[in-house]
Amino acid sequence: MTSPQALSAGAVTVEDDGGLAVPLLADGSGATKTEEECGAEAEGKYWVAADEAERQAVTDCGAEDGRALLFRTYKLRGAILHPYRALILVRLVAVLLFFVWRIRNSASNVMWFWATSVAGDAWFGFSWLLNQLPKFSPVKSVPDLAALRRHYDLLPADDGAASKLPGVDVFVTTADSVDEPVLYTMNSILSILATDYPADRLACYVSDDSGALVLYEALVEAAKFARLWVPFCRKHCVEPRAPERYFETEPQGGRASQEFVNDYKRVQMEYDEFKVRLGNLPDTIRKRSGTGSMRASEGDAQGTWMADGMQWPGTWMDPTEKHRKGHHAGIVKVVLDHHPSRGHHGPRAGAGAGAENKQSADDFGAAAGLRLPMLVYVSREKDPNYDHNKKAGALNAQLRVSALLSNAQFVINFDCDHYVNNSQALRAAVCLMLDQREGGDTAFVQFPQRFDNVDPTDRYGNHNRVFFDGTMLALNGLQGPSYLGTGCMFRRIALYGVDPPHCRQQQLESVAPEPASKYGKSTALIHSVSEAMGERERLTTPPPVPPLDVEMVVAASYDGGTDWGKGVGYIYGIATEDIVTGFRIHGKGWRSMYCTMRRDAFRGTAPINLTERLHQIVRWSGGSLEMFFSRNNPLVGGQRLKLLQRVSYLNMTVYPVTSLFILLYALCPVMWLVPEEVHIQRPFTRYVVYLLITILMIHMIGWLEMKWSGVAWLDHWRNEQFFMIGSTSAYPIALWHMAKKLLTRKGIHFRVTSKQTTAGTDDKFADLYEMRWTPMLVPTAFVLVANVGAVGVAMGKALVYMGVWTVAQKTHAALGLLFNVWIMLLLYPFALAIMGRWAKRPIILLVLLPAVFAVVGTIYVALHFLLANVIPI
Ligand SMILES: O=c1ccn([C@@H]2O[C@H](COP(=O)(O)OP(=O)(O)O[C@H]3O[C@H](CO)[C@@H](O)[C@H](O)[C@H]3O)[C@@H](O)[C@H]2O)c(=O)[nH]1
Ligand SMILES: [Mn+2]
Repeated sequence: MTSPQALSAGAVTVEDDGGLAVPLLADGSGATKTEEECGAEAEGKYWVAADEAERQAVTDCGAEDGRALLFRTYKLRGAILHPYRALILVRLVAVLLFFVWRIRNSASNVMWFWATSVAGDAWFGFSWLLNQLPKFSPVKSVPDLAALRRHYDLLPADDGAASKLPGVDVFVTTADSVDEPVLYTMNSILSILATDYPADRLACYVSDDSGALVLYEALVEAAKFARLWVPFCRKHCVEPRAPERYFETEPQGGRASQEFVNDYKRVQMEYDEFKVRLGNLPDTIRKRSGTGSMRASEGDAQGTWMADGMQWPGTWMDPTEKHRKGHHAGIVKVVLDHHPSRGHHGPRAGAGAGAENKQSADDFGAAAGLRLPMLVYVSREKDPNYDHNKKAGALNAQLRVSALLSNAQFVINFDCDHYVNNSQALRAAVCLMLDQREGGDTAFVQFPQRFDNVDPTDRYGNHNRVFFDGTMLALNGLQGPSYLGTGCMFRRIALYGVDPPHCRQQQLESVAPEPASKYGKSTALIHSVSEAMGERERLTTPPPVPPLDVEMVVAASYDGGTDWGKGVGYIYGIATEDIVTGFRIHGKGWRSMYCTMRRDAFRGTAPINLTERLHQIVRWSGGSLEMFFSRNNPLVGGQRLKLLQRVSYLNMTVYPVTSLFILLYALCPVMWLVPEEVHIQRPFTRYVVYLLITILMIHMIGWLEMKWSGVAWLDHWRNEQFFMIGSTSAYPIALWHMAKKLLTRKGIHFRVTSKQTTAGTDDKFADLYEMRWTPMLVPTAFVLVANVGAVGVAMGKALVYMGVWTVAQKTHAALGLLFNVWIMLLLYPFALAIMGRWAKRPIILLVLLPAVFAVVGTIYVALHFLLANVIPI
């Protein structure tokens, strides 16, 4: 990844009109390129600039009034767009004709089967349309970082105060300090602290739903290490700024300057020590708490103590009433503050003990006067009597605390396992938000999710490229991508439930103060909301925040009787807060933007273990169905949704239904066991040929999509495979949960995705070979066994009847077999999963499968003759 050659080159800065030091982005090849040059790259073979006229207009009227054009727009070239659209229409006609033909030729031996399959075909056609139509006019938006720099950075960016950039509050959520390793979370935080954004405009809020002291103390350690790490990153323009990833690649000699090599070694050493300290934290805390003098009182559970001798208000290592996960006080602690003059006192809103945000003797010369962004630890109060609303509840608590402490115009949230991979990413999002065209109406900017830990062939389709690079890019040409849970920058007021500028009746500032029933009873919060509505820069140091308000807004009871989670903030009552939150905002008439960068903006980890991955899919698809059966149903909700955007939301909420029909089809091979020939539809050969044509057309359209989205064949294929696996396991389970919920009103459980099941092993992909059986895997296994068995039976049958069968019968058998093989290919990743470690040599299957076919075939033949002898026909 990053080599010193790249780094030394990266350390070179260029002068642009403002005489600014512009960090260049280094890539693996050692060549450097500014992100803005990528605009030209975006153009290429399939894309063409779509905003020439707008640009010309701006130049003509010399509009350099601060309302700049901060991104470029690209649309698909006619040469690909027209065939693409034509093919979609042709397929639509073909599907309709096929359907009409099936109805007219309602000849089958099993009529219920025929009727179900016609219903299935109708559903396939309909859901294909829902998926396809919103892709009619994809648009790419490429941020113009140089323009942002020209308009917003007046003086050298290092001295943050001189910049006009808007404030950004960053939220990181974590829920478990074991399942979500503290080291990953700290890496995420370090990458945020080191991002290229003025320190006094940036604040990072870490929400810890486990209320663990380990996490707080880890933050204090991270803040100390940041005093070295941040200036190092800035001085040498390193990427990525998450140290674990950065140090993964050993530096090689070459052109690297001696200075760089020295700095590198020093920082690496300090990082190793930082990691050791992190690792020791649980022990340190346990020892500290174990000393007799610090016992809460005789006979009581052993309390957990902070370094400053105070008792930790969160969960204890030795959990007890009011000090356990799910039941503890709310905690807000400022670890780093960029307003040192402001006091944070009070019982739980105290300044962090360990780190101070001031210039340290450790600074690199180049970064004298270093300022770090604000860093705040938040653990909302947990009380078993209140629903804490999972991740959405945590995000809303962060939204409120940040409103009181920094109240930035924009907020961006990350899962604790995602880090900033491109230090320019926040600026890129800001470009899209501040642009004079639709900037003001843009509620959020979503980045694609990218993952580090996925196995090279992406066995379980974790990269989801078809979705991230195709579907989302296409939505960018409508009202915008949906909110995907992480790596998404919001305009704060859009989360507060207000209308976008073009739909507002009156100026926001002239609106009467909101009643407490909307934002809750904290007056400081309500005040901050009206301040935010102005979207003007706050130039003075904010006044000290009343500690009582801070405590109030993280209370478990705060949401009760307010609009939080309903029309304000992230939406509650659903397993997937993301889609529905985005839906509500789009429904108000806001738009969103999709931002892909040449160097991935953010990266994270994905579950590469099949069981874990399927649990995730159950949550997503279950959440989708929940949305369908709620008042946020895309057919009725969201007044200002554009038509195709609505279609796309409808698709996102009903797609799991498809699995019922897929499951039915996938079980068809059992028909080989039936003595007579069963035909879903007659004439069978014609039916299969028509079917093949419609399937082939899907892939032709897919091929054109791959062209414009840059998705590879393997990604496309993995997408197909995983849809099949999901359709025989996770999706039917989600449907089942939904049916249960409709009857019992109990929602789908948010099971935090485990990020380390096989930590500590040398094999980076060890998790891939771990597999825990769950009931949901049974149908998939059954389908696989049925298909393998069916091929064996088919072979046996062929042997027995070869001489008797007519040509038509032989054709039918061959076509049936083709279908079996297709299903087996689609289930191949599942077969590897159940092989466990044996899957390291998939070649085994080449021996195993034919052997099974032969055995089953032989058994069939043997049985046939045996039975024929016993019951002579
Ligand atoms: O009560 C909870 C539960 C979860 N989380 C956090 O939510 C995030 C996502 O949870 P995870 O288990 O990692 O879910 P994934 O399946 O990996 O997440 C995907 O799916 C989620 C929706 O289901 C989205 O919110 C995520 O952004 C998206 O990455 C993590 O940071 C958790 O710490 C909390 O803070 N509190
Ligand atoms: Mn995750």
